[in-house]
Amino acid sequence: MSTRIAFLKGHGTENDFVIVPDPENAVGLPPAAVAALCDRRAGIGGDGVLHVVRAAAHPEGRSMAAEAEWFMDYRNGDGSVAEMCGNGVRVFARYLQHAGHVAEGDLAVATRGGVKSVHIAKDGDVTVGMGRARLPEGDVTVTVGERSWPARNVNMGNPHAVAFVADLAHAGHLFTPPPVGPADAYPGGVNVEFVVDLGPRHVAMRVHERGSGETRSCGTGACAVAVAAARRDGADPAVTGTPATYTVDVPGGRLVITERPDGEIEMTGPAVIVAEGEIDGDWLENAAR
Ligand SMILES: N[C@@H](CCC[C@H](N)C(=O)O)C(=O)O
Repeated sequence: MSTRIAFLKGHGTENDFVIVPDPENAVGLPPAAVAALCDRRAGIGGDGVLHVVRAAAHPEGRSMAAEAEWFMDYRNGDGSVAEMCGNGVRVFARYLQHAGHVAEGDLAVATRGGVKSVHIAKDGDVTVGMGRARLPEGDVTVTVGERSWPARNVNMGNPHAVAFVADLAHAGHLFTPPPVGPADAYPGGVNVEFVVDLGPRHVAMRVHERGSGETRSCGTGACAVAVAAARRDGADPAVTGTPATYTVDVPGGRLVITERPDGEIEMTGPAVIVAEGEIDGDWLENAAR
């Protein structure tokens, strides 16, 4: 009889995840196993995996264990490791509530990008304190076919290139990563956002995610877009002294992002658990070979 490994499926604005609860860090999840789980035909399907581990039981979470009980070991759909996943943190918190580990209200989640404060509201939305954006110097350019755009380099713990475009259709099919230059700008790869204006402080975006392809939403990407839009609009909160709130529509829903004068960014949006079940341990082991 093969071992059974519990999983759940969840999403935040349709950025979808396979959730693997593993408090003691006993389930081996090499990159090939993650890619097999995320495979939409031969596996469960997802943009990434949320491996739920007690911070004290994970080598990368241990130093944060005094501040946060749980560590989000996030992986992209191709099995690669990323520093942060904004939608992932919201879905991670929803899982903790669903499993009875936490109640609605405030909690802390340890991530590779540091400890994030989370608020689970009564109305169901989840807010994450995303920390501050970094805006590395240097111009970058995003190209799709014959078109190129200057892009803003925004780091939300993970790297983003934000391009304002006239029409989201100009991003094309996004089956492959859009080239971003100069070639050495992002040695570890980059998430690319294409943005159009819908109204005052209201934008829509598409995203090609490093390690996952085009997704229906990206939380860190939406924050990067809000930051880039605020700088473009002369609404940098550090300069104006007032918070800047942007509504960011993604193909899978809507996120609301507020940057405060001290640079701290909060993101609010939905987080949903849709299913739970068991993974066949033999299948996963074979998939990982
Ligand atoms: N979908 C995520 C971002 C996941 C990580 C990203 N693909 C990377 O490699 O940096 C989000 O909601 O932020």
